[in-house]
Amino acid sequence: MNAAAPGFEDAEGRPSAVDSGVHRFGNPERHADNSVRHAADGRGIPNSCRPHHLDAHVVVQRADFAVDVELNVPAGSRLAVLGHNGAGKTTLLHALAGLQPLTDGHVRLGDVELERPGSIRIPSHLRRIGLLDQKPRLFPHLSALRNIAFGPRSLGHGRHASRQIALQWLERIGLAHRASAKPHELSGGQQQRVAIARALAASPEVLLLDEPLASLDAESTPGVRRMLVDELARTATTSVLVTHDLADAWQLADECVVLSEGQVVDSGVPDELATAPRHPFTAALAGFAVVRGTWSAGGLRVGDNVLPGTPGAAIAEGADAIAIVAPASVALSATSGTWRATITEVTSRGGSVRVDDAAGLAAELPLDDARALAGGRLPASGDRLWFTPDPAHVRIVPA
Ligand SMILES: Nc1ncnc2c1ncn2[C@@H]1O[C@H](COP(=O)(O)OP(=O)(O)OP(=O)(O)O)[C@@H](O)[C@H]1O
Repeated sequence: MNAAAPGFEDAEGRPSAVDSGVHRFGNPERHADNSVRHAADGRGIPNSCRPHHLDAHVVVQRADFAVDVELNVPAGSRLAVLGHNGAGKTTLLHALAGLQPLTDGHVRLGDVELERPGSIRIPSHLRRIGLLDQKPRLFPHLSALRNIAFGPRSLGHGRHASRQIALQWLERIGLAHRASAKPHELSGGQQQRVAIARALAASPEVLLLDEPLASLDAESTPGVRRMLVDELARTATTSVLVTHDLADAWQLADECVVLSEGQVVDSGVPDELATAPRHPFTAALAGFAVVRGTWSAGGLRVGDNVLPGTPGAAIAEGADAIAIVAPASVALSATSGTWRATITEVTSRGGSVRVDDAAGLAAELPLDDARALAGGRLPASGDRLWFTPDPAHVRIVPA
């Protein structure tokens, strides 16, 4: 029998191997290498759909970039991976999924070793790991229902049972009335809901999510995020979420790691990272002001300005240091203060305004107070104002 095209069913009504945002669980006997035979005879791939503990040490060495990250995600728990552009987040997910070979280390799911360079490498389509990214990547020629039913069919459920499972998912995600719609007939938010349902209906032992909300508009994002929160909790799926947004991590993760240059530089529960970040990148993500300067006579010096504060660790006089400051703890005045600021950016959200100065210090204050400062108009880029930080809310760390 010839293999059917991706997303199509074969002559006996079984789904073919696919190339989609979700991992496919093809017929292992088609593959000839040793690791796959090991999987095919039932010893290599866990067959249950229970969530599994993910234990990995991912080392990927490229000519000009290296990732070296250890992860431990207990069964059913949710880890967020944060980091700047190019920090290595996608490389990490692809290594876990088997799309990027490890240079060293291991990936283990439950008690099954999926990869250890030199001895074992289970290919991506035989890992019970789902991968969902920014784009829904639904099969364009299949209805929403058949997209979702694809995973259960691949797992061996009959046509009727798979359809029933898919219908239940459509109910849950509020799209039962669009069961027969093709992807191009759905909005971006609806497509992403179907993609999430399709990924979870395939009962992955781990679900990897690479910025799954990034391509959605502001209106669709909260609904899809809510659905993801609910469904990850309901299915107790072990998950690893890559995001730039601490708000996503807050709702979608139990623990976070922050990557920079391929290494973990900060970690903790989302609440801890949002309120007491240790690394400047985490601080910036959480909305703190990050000021770089030199430690001098009990403060952080930047030009003529000095930011008083207490370092968390000993810093030598004259050494480079960084201050992490909560903008809401910084007073703003047109006439006097301790820090002469040149305004570079003014952002208004809700009822408050954040005013950033050229050195990175920022103040946040109610909209009306900000207007009162500048004779009825909001402060603007180029204004010269005074900041007065509260030293109790200035955290100074070595650079
Ligand atoms: N296939 C590849 N071959 C060579 N270099 C790559 C490849 N993929 C990514 N890189 C490089 O590896 C580094 C890490 O990239 P990666 O995509 O993992 O970062 P990221 O944290 O996901 O970034 P972003 O937030 O921008 O998506 C970057 O310098 C990137 O240019």
